[in-house]
Amino acid sequence: MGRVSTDTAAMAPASTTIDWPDLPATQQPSWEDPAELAEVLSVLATYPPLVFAGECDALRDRMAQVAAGRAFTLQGGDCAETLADVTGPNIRDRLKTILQMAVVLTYGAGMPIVKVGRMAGQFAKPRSSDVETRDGVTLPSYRGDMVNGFEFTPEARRHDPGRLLRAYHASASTLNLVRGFTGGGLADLRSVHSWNKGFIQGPAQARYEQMAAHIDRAVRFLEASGVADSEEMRRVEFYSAHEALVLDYERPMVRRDHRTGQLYDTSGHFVWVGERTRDLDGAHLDFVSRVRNPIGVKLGPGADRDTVLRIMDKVDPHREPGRLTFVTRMGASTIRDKLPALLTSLGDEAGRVSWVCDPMHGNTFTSPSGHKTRSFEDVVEEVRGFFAAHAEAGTHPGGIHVELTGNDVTECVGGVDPVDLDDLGLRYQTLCDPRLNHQQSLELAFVVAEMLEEAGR
Ligand SMILES: O=C[C@H](O)[C@H](O)COP(=O)(O)O
Ligand SMILES: C=C(OP(=O)(O)O)C(=O)O
Ligand SMILES: [Mn+2]
Repeated sequence: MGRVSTDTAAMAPASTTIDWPDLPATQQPSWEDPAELAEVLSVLATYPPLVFAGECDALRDRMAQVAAGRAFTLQGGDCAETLADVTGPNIRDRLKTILQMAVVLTYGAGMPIVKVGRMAGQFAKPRSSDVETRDGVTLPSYRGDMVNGFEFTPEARRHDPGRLLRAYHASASTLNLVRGFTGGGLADLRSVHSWNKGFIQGPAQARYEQMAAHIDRAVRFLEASGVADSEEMRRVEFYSAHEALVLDYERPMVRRDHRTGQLYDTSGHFVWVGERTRDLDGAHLDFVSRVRNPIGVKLGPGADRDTVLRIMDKVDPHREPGRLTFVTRMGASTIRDKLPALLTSLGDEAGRVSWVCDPMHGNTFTSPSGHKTRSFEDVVEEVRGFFAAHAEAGTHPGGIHVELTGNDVTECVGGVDPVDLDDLGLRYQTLCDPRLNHQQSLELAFVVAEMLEEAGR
C-alpha cells in the first residue's frame, strides 16, 4: 500500500455528523426493513477505516504525476468481486497478474506505473434492468454481493442490509492480504519477471520475444548493480479502488481525518462514479465532491464538453493536481470519432485532469451461446484509439482500467492463445461482466507497452 510518513492514529467517525443532502440517487438497493438498515449503518460507522487518509493523499500525488504525463496508471480487477472468491489464492493470483502487467508497462512507458486494484470494495453493480426473468419467473436483478445473492431464488435476491457488513469484512480481509503481499516480498521484481518468462515461453513467444529479452537484460543489469537487492525492489505501492455506488455503504465509511479535519471515504483509496450514476444533480457526484480521495468519473460516448466541464467544476473546482480522473469507455468503433473532438473542445482544461482508458465497457456483446462477452481485439483497438486521440489533442494517455482476473477463465474471446466463441461455456465464472483471463491480461500489457514505447519516441 502507499507508504506515508505521517502517523496512523484512527480517524474519528464522522458519518453521523454529516448531513447528506437529499438528492436523487439512482441504482440504489431497495432494503425492506428500515430498522435493520439503521442498525447496520450505525455499526458500519463505528468500524475502523479500511484505508488511511494519508494513503489517499499519496495516491492523489501519484495521480498528479499521471495528469502531468510523468506516470501511467494500471487499474484492474473483477467486474464484481464476490464474497466466495475472497480466498488467498484468488487474491494472490489477481495481484500477481496486475504486478506482472505493471513490470511490462514500466518498461514500455519508461516511467512509474501507479498500480490500483479494482479490489476490496467492488461488491456492488449498477444494472440495466431492475429485474431478471428466467423461464417465466421474474426476480430482482443481481446487484453485487454487497446487496443480494446471485442464486435465482426470492430469498437470495432480496436486498439484505447485513451484506453491507459482510462486504466490509471481505474488503478488510482482502486489503490485509494485499498489504502483506506487497510489503512482504511477493512483489520482488525478480520474481515478477520470472513469472512473465512463463508467458513468453508460451504462444506469445514470437510476438513479444524481443521486448521480453529487453526486459530481461534490464532486470539482469539491476541485479548485477546490486539495486535489485534493495528494499525498494522488494516492496510495491498498491492502491484499492471501487465504484462508489451504494451510498449506504460509502457514507458510513466517511471519516474526518484527525490531522486536518477533512473528510475521506475510507472504504478505498480511489473511488469512482459510474457512467450510469454521474448525473450532475445527483447524489453520487455530490458525495464524491465532499471527500478528499482521488476521484474517477466514467465517461461514455455521449459525454460532451459542457457535461465534462460541469463535472470538473463540481468535483474539482480548484483543478487540484491528481484530484480528478476521467475514465473513458467509448467503444472501439466510436472512440476515434468521439474522444479527439471532446479533448480538443476542452482546450487547456483537458490537461488539468488524468485520462484513463476503460476498453471494456463499450465493447460488450452477447455470443450465440448467450454469454455476455468482449473480444480481446476490440479491447486492444479501443486502447489504440485512446492513444491516437491523445496524440491528436496533445494530451496525455494516462492509463488503462480493465476487468481482469488471475484465473484461467473463458469469458472474453480472442488473444494470442485464443478463447473461441465455442469455448465460452468452459470456464465462464463472472457474475457480471466478462474479464480478461491471466494470459489475455499479460498480452494486453505487452501490446500497451508497445504503444507506450511508440508514444514516447
Ligand atoms: O459493470 C458494469 C455494469 O454493471 C454492467 O455492465 C451492467 O450489466 P447489465 O447490462 O447486464 O445490467
Ligand atoms: C459499471 C461499470 O462501468 P460503467 O460505469 O463504465 O458502465 C464498471 O466499471 O463495472
Ligand atoms: Mn463491469
